[in-house]
Amino acid sequence: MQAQTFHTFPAPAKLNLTLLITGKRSDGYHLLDTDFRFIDLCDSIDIAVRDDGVIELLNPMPDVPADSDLTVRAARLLQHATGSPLGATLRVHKRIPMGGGLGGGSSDAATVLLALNRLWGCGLSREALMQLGVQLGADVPVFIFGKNARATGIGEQLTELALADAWYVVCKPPVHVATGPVFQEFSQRLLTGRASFSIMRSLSGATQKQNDLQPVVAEIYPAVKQVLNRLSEYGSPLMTGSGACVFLELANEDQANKVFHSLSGEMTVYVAKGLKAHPVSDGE
Ligand SMILES: C[C@@](CO)(OP(=O)(O)O)[C@H](O)COP(=O)(O)OP(=O)(O)OC[C@H]1O[C@@H](n2ccc(N)nc2=O)[C@H](O)[C@@H]1O
Ligand SMILES: Nc1ncnc2c1ncn2[C@@H]1O[C@H](COP(=O)(O)OP(=O)(O)O)[C@@H](O)[C@H]1O
Repeated sequence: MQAQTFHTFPAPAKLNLTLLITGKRSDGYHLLDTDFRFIDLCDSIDIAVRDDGVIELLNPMPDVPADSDLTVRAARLLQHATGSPLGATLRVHKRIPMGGGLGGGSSDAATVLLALNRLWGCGLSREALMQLGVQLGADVPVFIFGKNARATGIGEQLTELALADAWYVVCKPPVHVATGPVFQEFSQRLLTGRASFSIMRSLSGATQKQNDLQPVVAEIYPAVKQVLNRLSEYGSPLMTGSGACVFLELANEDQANKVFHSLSGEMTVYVAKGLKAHPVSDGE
């Protein structure tokens, strides 16, 4: 086989700067009102086009079979939707911790959709790619949208959000949180009055940040509560998405580095800059 030419594309993590749950759809998905911010903690994906139509992942992760990997699923979905006869060889360099509420898998999928749309010459619009992406996960559309955004619906109704420069310390408690069961537990709590929809807060446009999934996760996973407590020594931390990661926003890089250094001996911690936009543009 001919030597393959690889192109490398970044896939940034996201933070949910605030996350309100405002209702539930008939299919069980919860309606959200959430602010997404991209950060410069990134996976990267090497992609080479091949002409035999095969989608191959060179380095599957130990606990995710290649066929289940969101990069492979994204490539196959685009192939199916466009009828492209081309294939791709993929290599994923993971840096974003998995199951952390940082959207790494969704971001990898979005980057593959954006990159292959270009490399295969499919010519799908950003909107069409977003509609494909949501089939892979509720978080995929925002990464294709490409701008920091306020999201409603299940994350697919997006409005651009202008955000000031900021730095983040992101801590990863030593637990893996599965998104589905956390939403299920939130729903259970609605029945017993231990949780409620944040409709009024959403409608009023209140600026105070909160994550409606945080009380659920902090109770089920004491390690998350411990990290929240530790970070609150430096400011007002919040969990991102369905957890487990917890972050603190700092006004400048020096402050972020100071907090990072004081925590780095105790736990897995990252320092990241907030991005103005997604680092992959689709050429539009
Ligand atoms: C909570 C959020 C916030 O950004 O982020 P993460 O913590 O996963 O990163 C997202 O809405 C997650 O999106 P994503 O991780 O793509 O979730 P999906 O794979 O679509 O959904 C996994 C499961 O979570 C539940 N789910 C997910 C999203 C949603 N709005 N309502 C839900 O009830 C459903 O049971 C679904 O089967
Ligand atoms: N390329 C990928 N990167 C990360 N996770 C993946 C990938 N493909 C499939 N997954 C699966 O998706 C799950 C959620 O991953 P991820 O998006 O990183 O976390 P979260 O939804 O908490 O933000 C993982 O636990 C893993 O089983």
